[in-house]
Amino acid sequence: MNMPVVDISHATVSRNGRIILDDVSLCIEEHQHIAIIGANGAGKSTLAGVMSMGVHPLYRENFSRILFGQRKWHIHELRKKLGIVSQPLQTLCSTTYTVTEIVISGLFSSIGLDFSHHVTPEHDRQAHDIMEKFNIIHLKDKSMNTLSSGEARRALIARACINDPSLLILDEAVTSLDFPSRAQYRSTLRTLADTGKTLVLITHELSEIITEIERVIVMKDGRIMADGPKEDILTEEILADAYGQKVYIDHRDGLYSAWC
Ligand SMILES: Nc1ncnc2c1ncn2[C@@H]1O[C@H](COP(=O)(O)OP(=O)(O)OP(=O)(O)O)[C@@H](O)[C@H]1O
Repeated sequence: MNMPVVDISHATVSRNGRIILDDVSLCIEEHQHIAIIGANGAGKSTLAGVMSMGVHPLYRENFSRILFGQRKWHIHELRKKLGIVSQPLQTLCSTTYTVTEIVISGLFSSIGLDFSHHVTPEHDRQAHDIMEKFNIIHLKDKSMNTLSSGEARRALIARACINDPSLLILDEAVTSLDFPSRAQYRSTLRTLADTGKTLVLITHELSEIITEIERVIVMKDGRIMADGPKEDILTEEILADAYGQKVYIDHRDGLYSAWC
C-alpha cells in the first residue's frame, strides 16, 4: 500500500443548521487517481474543501484529517503539496491579470501580483516552463478575463502545478467545455497522471474520467454512497440511484459517457 495523501475520518459539515457533509471518511493513497461524481448539491465541493483545508468540519471526537501524514498545516505550505482548481477560483481569477501573472501568483498563494510580490527570474522561468508544458505559452500575455473556459482552466491548472504539488484536486463541476476542449483537457489530465501526481477529479462529465482513473466515488445527500473500481461503480443501477432517475451509460475505448 502506498502512503495515504488524504486520510479523513468522520467529517461532518453543517451550514445554516443543515448537514451538507455527513460523517464522511475517505482515504486516498499516493498515485491513486480518483473521480468524484454525484448530483448537484451532493457535497462534492464541500468534500474537496475538507480535503484542501478550505472547509473545516464540526469538531467531533472521532473526526480526523491527516494530509501527507500530518494533522496540522500552514496553508501556504500545504499549497506546495496540494493544488486545487475550482470554479470559484476560476471566477476569482477572471481578472485583467495576464496568464503569466496568474500562473506566477500560484507561487505566492495569491491571485495575481502586486508590489508586495518579489518576482525573480527563476519564477519567470518556472512560469514559462509550466505554460509550455500545458500548451498555453501562446496565451501568456493575454488577460485572464479574455480566455475561453477551456483556456482559463488550463491556466489555472498551470498555476496549481507551478508548485509541483503531488496531489491535485480538480473541482470542475460547473464549467462546460466543447468537444475539442474536452479532448485537450483529457490530454492535460493524462500529462498530470503520467508525471506522477495523484489526481482527484470532481466532475459531471463521465468522459473526463480518463483510463488512468481507476477509482470512482459517488456522493449523494452529503454521503459517499459508492466507492470502488470504476467498472463496478459506473453502472446504470448505481447512477440511477445517485441521480434519482434512469441513466444510460455508454463505454468506448476505456472512456464512459452517460445521459438521461
Ligand atoms: N457556504 C454555504 N452555505 C450554505 N449552504 C452551502 C454552502 N456551501 C454549500 N452549501 C450547500 O451544501 C450542499 C452541497 O454543496 P456542494 O457545493 O458541496 O455540492 P456539489 O456536489 O459540489 O454540487 P455541484 O455539483 O452543484 O457543484 C448544497 O445544497 C449547497 O447549496
